[in-house]
Amino acid sequence: MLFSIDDILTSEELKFFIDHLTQATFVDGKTTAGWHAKLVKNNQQLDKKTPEAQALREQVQSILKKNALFQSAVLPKIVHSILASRYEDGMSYGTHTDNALMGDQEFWRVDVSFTLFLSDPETYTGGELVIENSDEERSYKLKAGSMIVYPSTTLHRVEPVSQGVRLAIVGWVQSLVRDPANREILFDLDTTRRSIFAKEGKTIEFDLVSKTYTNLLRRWAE
Ligand SMILES: O=C(O)CCC(=O)C(=O)O
Ligand SMILES: [Fe+2]
Repeated sequence: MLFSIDDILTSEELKFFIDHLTQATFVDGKTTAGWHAKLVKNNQQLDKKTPEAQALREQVQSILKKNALFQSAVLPKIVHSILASRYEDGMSYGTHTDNALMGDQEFWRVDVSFTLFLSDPETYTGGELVIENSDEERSYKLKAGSMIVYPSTTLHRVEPVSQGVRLAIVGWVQSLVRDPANREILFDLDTTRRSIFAKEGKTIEFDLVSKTYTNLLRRWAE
């Protein structure tokens, strides 16, 4: 499932990230790419070993934990490998697929990818995230503070930035439910039971949908 979350950051959080990253030291992005993605990755990243990068990872994790849509649709087991990235004039990330597993000591499966756009889209040219499907490709350039969440199974790229700076935070998720089709069934059931609850309270219909949701999650969670 591909979806966006508008304004996942408050304006204070957005300002904090931008202020923080404007002063930070970035390194060559190739250091965290797989052997084939390295060939097409031309960007910069916050050095992931610094205390600033650790603080940023924790902050993003806590923002995602509080977001009901993200929790319901992605069912995260762990949000991992969070990185801040920077593209200046001429930088891009060519077509690639994200690694299936990521991590340094421990490996996490890569089911879902996300980009949290930090720069105002009016301030840079290019820099669209383009996601390919079998019959079409779609391009995304969201407003600052909004996030796109997409399956890690796709081929995708970041178009060259030709003016200005594109700051973003990217990350990956190992979901409790590996199969995207099962995840979508759970998301629909969760949405349905919440809607019943909002309209009618804890009715028998709510209880039955909840029972099915819970039993399927029990069956599929790993
Ligand atoms: O910056 C983005 O929108 C996506 C970057 C990306 O594809 C990656 O880091 O693997
Ligand atoms: Fe990617």
